[in-house]
Amino acid sequence: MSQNSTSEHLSTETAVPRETSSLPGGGPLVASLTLIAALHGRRISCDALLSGLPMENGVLTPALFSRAAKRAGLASKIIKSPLERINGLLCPAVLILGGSRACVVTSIDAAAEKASVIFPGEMDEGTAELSFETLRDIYTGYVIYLKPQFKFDERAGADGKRRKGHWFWETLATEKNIYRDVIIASLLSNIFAFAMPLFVMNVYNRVVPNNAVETLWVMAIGVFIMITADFALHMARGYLTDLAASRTNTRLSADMMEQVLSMRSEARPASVGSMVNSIQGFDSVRSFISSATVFAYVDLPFSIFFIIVIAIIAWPLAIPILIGGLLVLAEAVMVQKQMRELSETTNRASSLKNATMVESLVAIESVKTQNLESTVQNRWEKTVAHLEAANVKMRLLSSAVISWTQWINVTISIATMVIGVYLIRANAISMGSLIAAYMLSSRAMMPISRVAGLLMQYYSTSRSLSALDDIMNKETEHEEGVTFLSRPDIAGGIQFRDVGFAYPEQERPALSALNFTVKPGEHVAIVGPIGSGKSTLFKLILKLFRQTEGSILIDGTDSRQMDPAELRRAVGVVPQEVMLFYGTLRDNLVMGNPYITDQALLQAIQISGVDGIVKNHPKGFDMQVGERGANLSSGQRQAVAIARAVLKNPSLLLLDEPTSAMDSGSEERVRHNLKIFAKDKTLLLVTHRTALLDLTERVIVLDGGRIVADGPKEQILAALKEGAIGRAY
Ligand SMILES: Nc1ncnc2c1ncn2[C@@H]1O[C@H](COP(=O)(O)OP(=O)(O)OP(=O)(O)O)[C@@H](O)[C@H]1O
Repeated sequence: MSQNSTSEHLSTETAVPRETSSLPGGGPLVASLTLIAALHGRRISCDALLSGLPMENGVLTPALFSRAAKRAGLASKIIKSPLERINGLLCPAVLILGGSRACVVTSIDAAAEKASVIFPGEMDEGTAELSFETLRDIYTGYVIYLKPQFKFDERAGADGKRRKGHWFWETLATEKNIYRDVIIASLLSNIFAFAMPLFVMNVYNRVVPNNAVETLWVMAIGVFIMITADFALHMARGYLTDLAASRTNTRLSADMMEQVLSMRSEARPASVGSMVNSIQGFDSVRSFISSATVFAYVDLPFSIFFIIVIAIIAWPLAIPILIGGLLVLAEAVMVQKQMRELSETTNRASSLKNATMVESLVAIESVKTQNLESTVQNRWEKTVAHLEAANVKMRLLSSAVISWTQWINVTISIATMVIGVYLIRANAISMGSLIAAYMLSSRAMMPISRVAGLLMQYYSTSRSLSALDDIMNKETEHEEGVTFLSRPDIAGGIQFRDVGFAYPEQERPALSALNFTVKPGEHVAIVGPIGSGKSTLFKLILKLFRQTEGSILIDGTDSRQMDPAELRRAVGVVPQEVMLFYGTLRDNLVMGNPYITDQALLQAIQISGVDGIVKNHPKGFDMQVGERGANLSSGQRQAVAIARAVLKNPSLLLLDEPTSAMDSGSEERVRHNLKIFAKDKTLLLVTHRTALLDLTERVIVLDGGRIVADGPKEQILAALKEGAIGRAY
């Protein structure tokens, strides 16, 4: 990276104005929601309500309102209602107003045609009495009612917690009305299924012997109406189940992504590839709720009913289908143990396959430069071969059950016919009854065969569901029942009290007994050898991991009481490894903060040196940075990260080797600009570069996760030079 000249150094006056940090966040709907949550005694920050929601231009839309409300422990419903019909007992409620505004109605007097309203964030938030006439001009006709959800406390024990319901079944249950309609449709459809056999039986038994043409026509018209109704029912239930499945799928996919994004770092599975595999397993769970599956279960009880009807016609005719049905189910049950083992194997192998693919693609350059192609290829081929061997066995087993079922079906037909002919010879049944029984037996076998087929998928589906269960039950950063203190603005004071931390499943602590205080406005360098815990210290401040011992105070508040999203919004971070996202340079700079002004953007790129990239590229801000910022050099990526941190104009800056990949000219320029920018801010800087130490007045030396020195810069540097401090440096 080569950005030239110190002539572009910033003067103190050009630092980003402070106002950029108080940009509007979330819009009026979230302001109304925070207010109502507070009125219900549930204080929650905007960040906690919004973090991770797919907002449009950073604004909470009515469609997302219920998801945000749920985080505040409130159930909500949007209803179209004229002002006169708003239920005063359900206030406070939110009125959606024109021009993307909203207000909270605290009480309403329909008789006097008046309402008490608050416009959060717009005025001084006092209550205003407005007449319906005034409100009508701005009211869109939609009101959002909110109701606090019941909260179990610790005294309810684990049982109380469990009552929250299973993420999958509970979401499915929200479509219970559709499934009720599907069951009713199936019920009718199965009743209509009698029409055809009855018709055929009567034609053979009554119409043909008596030449009753009129009866034939009456029955034919009746049956025609019934099969037409059956056709309509089939279409309706197919459409309804698909609708329910697709709605559930959309909701569950959103929940899953939310869970993945808010999962605590400690709980994250070690392999991204295997986690992706578990998430992909949702497809097989999805098919569980699709039409075919639902119909099989709904229709199964009717098989028994059909068999009873066959037995009523002539009990010997029910024997083949009884035996056949049991044999089909028995075979499906018998192979279950094998299916379970095979689905375990395929699951593990496909996790490994995914993990290998993801890891190799992410590190493709290292794979090539270190000549690891054959090692990776070998691992890949072995995994694929193992997976395919298990897949072949699974497919063989499935097709064996399917062929067995078909064979049984044909055998049942033959047996029914043979027994039927003997019964006709013995004058026990008529020809019509035999045909009716034959038709009913094929209909009865249909759901049994389908259930047998589904049993073959049972273990892979339940395996996928339990893998997803693992993900959905992982601890998240916003745990239910935990209310954070809202501290949207922080001054940057940091205190570590006896802090210790070990990464999950690591015996050696990465940090031990850390005690230090950084005053607001102080500039401190954290130095130490590789692996001494410098980056880990930042991760703890940012709540990416939770310390295992001691406490961390930010501006005197225990960070455990602070909302992670709110805290991170207030901190400007440049990580050691900068990750950018596919999109333009501008997208990457303003991502997460759509209200950035052009002036702030220009100042940030000047401070960080991104202006050099913009000037030197024909597309300027619109250049594509590629996935993970692959189109930029490491130094350029660092410059973008510095610009992002500067754009936040935070009171606390955490810079982890921010210029390690830059040339000395670019580093010098960034150092100079940061010195001005960070003047009144708290700065914690991890660096191995002596030049950057100029930004700080104090140095903390870490070694083996412990503080081995802490004091004024000159003093510590002199001691380090003399080798008077531990093993560090
Ligand atoms: N995600 C992780 N899981 C397990 N151990 C980790 C993880 N990240 C770091 N460690 C371990 O924690 C210790 C401290 O690591 P850290 O990254 O904080 O060191 P550092 O001082 O920033 O090193 P460097 O100067 O190389 O950046 C190291 O021993 C490292 O092996």
